Amino acid sequence: MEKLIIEGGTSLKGEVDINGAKNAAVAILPATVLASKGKCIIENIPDIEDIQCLKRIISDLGGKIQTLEDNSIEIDASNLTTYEACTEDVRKMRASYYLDGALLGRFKKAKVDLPGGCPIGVRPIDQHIKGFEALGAHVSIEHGTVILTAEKLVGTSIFFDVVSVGATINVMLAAVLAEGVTTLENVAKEPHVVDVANFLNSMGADIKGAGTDVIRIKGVEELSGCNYSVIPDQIEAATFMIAAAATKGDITVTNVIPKHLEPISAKLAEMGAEVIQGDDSVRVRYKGTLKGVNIKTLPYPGFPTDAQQTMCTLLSVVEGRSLITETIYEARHKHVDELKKMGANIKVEGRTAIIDGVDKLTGAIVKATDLRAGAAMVIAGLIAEGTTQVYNIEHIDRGYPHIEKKFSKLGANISRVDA
Ligand SMILES: CC(=O)N[C@H]1[C@@H](OP(=O)(O)OP(=O)(O)OC[C@H]2O[C@@H](n3ccc(=O)[nH]c3=O)[C@H](O)[C@@H]2O)O[C@H](CO)[C@@H](O)[C@@H]1O
Ligand SMILES: C=C(OP(=O)(O)O)C(=O)O
Repeated sequence: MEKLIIEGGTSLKGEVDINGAKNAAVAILPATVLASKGKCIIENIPDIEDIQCLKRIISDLGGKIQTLEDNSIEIDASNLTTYEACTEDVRKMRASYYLDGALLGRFKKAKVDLPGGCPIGVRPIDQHIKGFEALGAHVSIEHGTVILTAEKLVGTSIFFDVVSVGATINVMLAAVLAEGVTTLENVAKEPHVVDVANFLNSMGADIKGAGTDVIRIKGVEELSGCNYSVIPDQIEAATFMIAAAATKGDITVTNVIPKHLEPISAKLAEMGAEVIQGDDSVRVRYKGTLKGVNIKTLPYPGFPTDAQQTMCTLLSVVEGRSLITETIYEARHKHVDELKKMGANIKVEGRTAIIDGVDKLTGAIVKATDLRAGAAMVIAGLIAEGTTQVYNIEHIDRGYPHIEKKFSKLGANISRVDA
């Protein structure tokens, strides 16, 4: 077990290169199992624990994986030996559920253990199952394993009851090799949904409409390997943009798509930070007292739930009162208790955190209760007076590549040690 030790009080300055998007890459890797011929060469893969997990899972299925230079990998899934994924790795991470759709699409059968992921709410998969069943699969859950079988998959119309990133992508994965046309309505429009659709189209799929409310998928006979580069990580970029404002610093995030960052940029500007958009960069500069704002998390293009917790740390030290209403997950305010150990003045009522800005936070021993809560504690440590120790950083490693190295480069006093 490791922990992070942070000496707070430095204004962070400089440029930070943003990695490939976790939530796109963790869907694209499972999608490679749909390729019955050829190799997929995928660039801009983030060096995070969830990716290591997926590499092991795909190897266990019989896929051949080679790690290439410059964050690229090659996956040859043409000779998979099993459609069963029932290991600790599968149970540990969220995105392993994409193997349900991908293996069902490829083999018309799959056995995949239920996923893990951040403990931020109930996180059911009923909409995934509804989609698979509509395509003609029989689905049961036995002893913690999702069992899927189908004579054949046939395209149909599916209207999702809730807007779900996971269900949209998973049903898309199952439908690309189905007979006929599948129409998905009330779908998620996140940049990673579009990225996965683009990847599948590069493999030979026929998907139109990703990024809008309706996705239309014309089934094809087979998919093959391709070359692809994953989009930049919207949430990693948001974390550094928020850290710039929180540490009264000046950070430019590079290798980003500024359009994807607009919900974050708009809130930071509303608070009083300077936000300058470049072609593939965004600079955030502290230029004087920041004031409280209200945030409601919503599906894209609304404010992302994955950036809410880091924003909470920032709002804990700005002038006045802020409200953060979490509409996606019922239990995504666990970081608040940790922030309170550092002197924050926050009350949670139902799904809303009521934050009254304080003059300063003070260093304490805290834990990462989940991935983004961990990032929120790191930012808290960076602005606090004295030393902060962040425990349970395995959550952070699931989604941030070398978080301490990137912050160190910007001037932070942060190190990783054995706990
Ligand atoms: C690996 C990955 O990409 N994780 C992201 C993905 O999670 P994930 O795909 O799990 O999140 P969803 O978009 O599916 O969840 C959105 C909401 O729909 C509900 N729901 C979802 C599926 C379902 O079958 N039934 C149902 O009721 C969930 O409980 C939640 O309230 O999108 C979330 C919302 O942007 C992000 O916070 C996660 O970082
Ligand atoms: C909630 C997240 O991850 P996961 O869905 O993988 O648990 C996240 O990336 O913020």
